[in-house]
Amino acid sequence: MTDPNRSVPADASQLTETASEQAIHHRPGESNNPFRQGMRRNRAPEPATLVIFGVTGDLAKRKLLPAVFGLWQDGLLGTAFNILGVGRQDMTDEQFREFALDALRTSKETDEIQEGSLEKFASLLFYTFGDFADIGIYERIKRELDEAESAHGGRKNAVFYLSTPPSLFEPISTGLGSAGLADETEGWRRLIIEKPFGRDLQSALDLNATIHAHWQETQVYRIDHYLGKETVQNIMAIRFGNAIFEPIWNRTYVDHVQITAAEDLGLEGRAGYYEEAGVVRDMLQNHLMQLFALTAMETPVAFDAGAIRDEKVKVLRATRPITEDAAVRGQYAAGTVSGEQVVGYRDEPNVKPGSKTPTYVAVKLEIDNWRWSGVPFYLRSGKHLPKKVTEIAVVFQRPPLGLFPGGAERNVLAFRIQPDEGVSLKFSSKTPGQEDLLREVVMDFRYDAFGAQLESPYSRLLLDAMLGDATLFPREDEVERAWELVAHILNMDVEPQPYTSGTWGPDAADDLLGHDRRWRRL
Ligand SMILES: NC(=O)C1=CN([C@@H]2O[C@H](COP(=O)(O)OP(=O)(O)OC[C@H]3O[C@@H](n4cnc5c(N)ncnc54)[C@H](OP(=O)(O)O)[C@@H]3O)[C@@H](O)[C@H]2O)C=CC1
Ligand SMILES: O=C1O[C@H](COP(=O)(O)O)[C@@H](O)[C@H](O)[C@H]1O
Repeated sequence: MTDPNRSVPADASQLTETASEQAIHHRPGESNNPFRQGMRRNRAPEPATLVIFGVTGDLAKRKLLPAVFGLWQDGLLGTAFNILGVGRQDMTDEQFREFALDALRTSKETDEIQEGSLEKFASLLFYTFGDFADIGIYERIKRELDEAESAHGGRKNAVFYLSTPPSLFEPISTGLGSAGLADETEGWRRLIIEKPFGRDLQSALDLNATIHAHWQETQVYRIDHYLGKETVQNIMAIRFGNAIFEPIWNRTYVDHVQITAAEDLGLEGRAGYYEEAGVVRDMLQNHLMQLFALTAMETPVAFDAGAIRDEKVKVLRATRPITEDAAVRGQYAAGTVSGEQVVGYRDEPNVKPGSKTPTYVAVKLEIDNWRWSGVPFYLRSGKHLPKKVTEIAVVFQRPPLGLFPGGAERNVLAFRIQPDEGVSLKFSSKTPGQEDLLREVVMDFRYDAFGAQLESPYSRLLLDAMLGDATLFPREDEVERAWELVAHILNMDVEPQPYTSGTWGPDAADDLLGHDRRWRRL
């Protein structure tokens, strides 16, 4: 609750002073991390308050607080900034600060902590709590923004991050709107919404309609953390920043495309959520569809949010909804992953006996446009597969004639999204010696060549939202179209095919590719 005695920095100069005392010697808005500095040289957000709903939750503790801390420690959050945590647990500001510092000390995502910076960061943290369905909590948030106003140069800019169960997205966005907190007269107001955005097309349409009762689409930032991954952004950079790829990025040269998001992990204690979601809602409708759209879209007329999102939605519209015979759904059985015995999905705690929730999906997408007609895109994702790897592979056609012994293999351009981020090109080369034998070789670019640690996706996306850049956030029509594409396979009342944990999924997924194509061995 608001504590009238607590110390909110009085004005922007006081905050700047606080920042200058930091052990890190740079001005706010300038990074001491050369890689990030290069990316952000001219970008610093205006003074603002970041309001995190659900701040005591898993996502906030493991990812969001470390992401904000990293941005702040790098001096990327401008001259005046504070965080208001919102939850249902009764805590004072002091207790919340302890909670947040503990989260930062324990999360694997926290950047190296510089001396004294945790204590300085703590002074920017405040907390309020209550029932999210009660108008009282929004009135308290308003008062918090009023209190921060003088420190924020007379502005009441705010980003509201909904890191709560999806059932609370509607009440919170409506509560904020009804309290006048979507009104931008006294400062900009933005709403970041976590995934999943709806559970099918109708619920996404309903959620969009509820949100738009108070919020303009330009104020809404639907987060898909895959779009914040450095290597995902590199798909556009490579496609549109080089002359050599675009001419061959079409049905004349490409045989097919494979997009894989494999995880070795299982449920990680999220059975309650996963039982309702399954892999189609958890990964396919959002992360994989976004990777697909970025790979298949046409060249945007500009590098901005409107133009890029227009192209993404165009290609999603040109894509045929997935039919049941173009999809394979699986569920992991007991097995061994990374040397450890694991139980089958149905034996996981809190999973319903006989559950039909799929933990693996593979689909074939077909696009009815001039660029891609006849070129299948195969997408797959699953839990308890042999390893964690996300990759987009553009597989080119075989050479028309096999002149050399050793075969006529397909060239592959592969974007390694994670881990070992990079891009590789596979092609055939003559082996040394008298015989003109061909062998496949790989030209490999690795991101670590830049000599910098990659930024967390949440850092990137949070900063973009604070800067008002929606390029990396899916627009309402994209999300709705993605739900349309998966509609047939969302609620199939059929048994998913069992696969042994630690293998690459059900055998039927191989059949999806036909006799002349194979899933890549990763
Ligand atoms: N965790 C993850 O790795 C990922 C999460 N997400 C999404 O992020 C969002 C948050 O997920 P996560 O942090 O895991 O969820 P948690 O369940 O761990 O936390 C949710 C937060 O919401 C609060 N909360 C829950 N129910 C209520 C209620 N009825 N009234 C008020 N507050 C409530 C919780 O409070 P309390 O602490 O008191 O229970 C907690 O602060 C979800 O939409 C999820 O789908 C997306 C990608 C990954
Ligand atoms: O959104 C989600 O993503 C994670 C995988 O994300 P990554 O960045 O680790 O690849 C997945 O484990 C989780 O089930 C899903 O909700």
